[in-house]
Parts: sequence; structure tokens; C-alpha cells
Amino acid sequence: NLKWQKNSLTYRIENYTPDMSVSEVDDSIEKALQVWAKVTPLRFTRIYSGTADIMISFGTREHGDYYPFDGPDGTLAHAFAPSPGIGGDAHFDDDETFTYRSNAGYILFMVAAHEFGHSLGLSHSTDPGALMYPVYSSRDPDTFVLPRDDVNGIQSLYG
Ligand SMILES: CC(C)C[C@H](C(=O)NO)C(=O)N[C@@H](CC(=O)O)C(=O)NCc1ccccc1
Ligand SMILES: [Ca+2]
Ligand SMILES: [Zn+2]
Ligand SMILES: [Zn+2]
Repeated sequence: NLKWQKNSLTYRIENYTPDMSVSEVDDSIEKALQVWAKVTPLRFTRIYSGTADIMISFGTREHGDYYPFDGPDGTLAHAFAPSPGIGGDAHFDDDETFTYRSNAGYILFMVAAHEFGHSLGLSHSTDPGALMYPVYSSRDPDTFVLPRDDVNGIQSLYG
């Protein structure tokens, strides 16, 4: 499944990291989804029970799939390409310190925006300036603009 066959997708935040307040996590996730909604016909609706297309959770080490996390640093999160079931889901390694804006940890908005690129069908980019470049770089979430490489990538799928 290269991409979602519908433009209206649901998401559910299953649990929270202790590193941030609930509202900071909610806001980071919403803004990270809006990054992609802004440049596609995709629309995201939050649900609070049942199974969403994009199930979002925090976990450590063995957390229920065949891709256990690795403790602090290294892998920060992973997400599954569009498909029924685990497809689209995004898991965040809670052995990382996530933060709302400061540099005292990984900015959840940035990590989530990257992961949701995978949830929508994007793989990694070789462009070092791209959001989908494999390695995290902290940018100010308030002034973040989706790089052209990522816009081209997502619009080639949903444009
Ligand atoms: C092979 C995968 C599972 C590595 C994993 C990833 O790409 N997840 O989407 C990951 O956590 N990558 C690290 C970098 C690494 O492991 O070398 C990362 O910083 N990912 C989060 C990220 C990457 C680019 C921009 C924003 C956030
Ligand atoms: Ca890790
Ligand atoms: Zn996982
Ligand atoms: Zn990635």
C-alpha cells in the first residue's frame, strides 16, 4: 500500500510521555499533522476510543511489535506505512526526553512531523534539508516551514 485510499484519516493518542503536559503533547501532535494537511487534501480527525488509522503511543524497549526500542538516543520513534492494522501507527521511544520547544530534549513536534511522513507513505529523503532526512535536527516549531523536497514528496502521493 503506497498511500491511503481516502483523504479523511483518524488519529488517536493512546498514552502520554511524562516529559510534557497533556496539552503540550496534544498540541505537538496536532501541529505535526497540520504540516501535511496544509499541502494535501488530507484531513485528520481525532478520536478518543476504538481504532484510528493513525494510533499514536509512547513506549520503551519491547512494546508490542517486532521493532523493540533501544533505550536513550539511537532510534527516537518509528511509524508504519499506510495499510490496515498497524499501518499508519506511530510509536515514540519514551526512553528519550521529549520537549515542547526547548533544546533540552527532542522536540516532539519535529519527531512527530517526521513520523507522520512515514504514516502517510513517505520514506527517507537524501536531501539534508528535508524533514524526511533520516536524522533529527531541531528547528523552531513556531517558524517551521515544510521544505520543498517534502512538499514534492507528499504531493506526488496525494497532490
Ligand atoms: C530506522 C528507523 C527506525 C530510524 C528511526 C526513523 O527514521 N524513524 O522514522 C529514527 O528514530 N531515526 C532517528 C535517527 C537515527 O536513528 O539515526 C531520528 O532522529 N528520527 C527522528 C527524526 C528524523 C528526522 C527529522 C526529525 C525526526
Ligand atoms: Ca531510543
Ligand atoms: Zn513500535
Ligand atoms: Zn524516519
